Amino acid sequence: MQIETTTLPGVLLLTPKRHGDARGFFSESWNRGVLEAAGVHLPEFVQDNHSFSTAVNTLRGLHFQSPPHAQGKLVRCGRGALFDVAVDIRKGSPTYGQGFGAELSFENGRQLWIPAGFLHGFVTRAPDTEICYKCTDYYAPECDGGVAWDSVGIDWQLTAEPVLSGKDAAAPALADFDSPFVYEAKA
Ligand SMILES: Cc1cn([C@H]2C[C@H](O)[C@@H](COP(=O)(O)OP(=O)(O)O[C@H]3O[C@@H](C)C(=O)[C@@H](O)[C@H]3O)O2)c(=O)[nH]c1=O
Repeated sequence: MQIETTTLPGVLLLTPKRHGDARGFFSESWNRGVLEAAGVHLPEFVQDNHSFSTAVNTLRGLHFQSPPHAQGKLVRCGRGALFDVAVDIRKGSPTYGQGFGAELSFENGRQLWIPAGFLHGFVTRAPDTEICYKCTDYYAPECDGGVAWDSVGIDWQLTAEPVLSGKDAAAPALADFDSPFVYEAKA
C-alpha cells in the first residue's frame, strides 16, 4: 500500500498493491489492518456506493452531507477514469476553500480519502466510467447539500460542457455558502 499526503492535510492518496499474473491482477481494495499498521486510522464505513456515468465530462458535485450525518469517503474508480476533487469547507481551517484533485482510474488503482468537512465531486475522463466509494455515514437526504462546481477555483480540464444534474446546476457558489463545518485543530 502506497500512502501519499496531499496539499490538504487529512486528504490522502492510497494505492493498494496489485498482484499481477497471467490472468490479470488481484488487489485488496480495502484492508483496515494494512492502513493501521502504516499509522493511518480511518473511521468505520457503513455504506458502499457505486455510480456509473456514460459520457465523458459527466460532472457530479460538489457534494456534502451536513452533521449529524457528515460523511468521510474513500473513493476509487472501478472502470474508466475520472478526476476526483476534495474541497475544504471547515470554517476557520487554514485551507478553507482550497481544493485538491487527483486522477483516479482503473489503470492506476488509486484511491482518495476525503474526510468529513470536505466537498466531494468528480468529472469523468472516459466513457462508461464507474466510481465506487465507501462512506462513514448513511445517506440522509435531509442533510444533502452542494456547492457549485465552478465556484471553487478548480481547473477541471473539461473538454466539453459538463453533463450536470439539475441539482448540481442550481447549487450555490462557495462565496454564498454558509458551511455547517467548523475546523477543529488537532491538540
Ligand atoms: C447519494 C445517494 C443517492 N441516492 C439516490 C437519490 C437519487 O434518487 C439518486 C441519485 O442521487 P444524486 O443525484 O444525489 O447522485 P450523485 O450526484 O451521484 O451524488 C453523489 O455524488 C458524489 C460526488 C458524492 O460524493 C456522493 O456522496 C453523492 O452526493 O440516488 C441514494 O439512494 N443513496 C445515496 O447515498
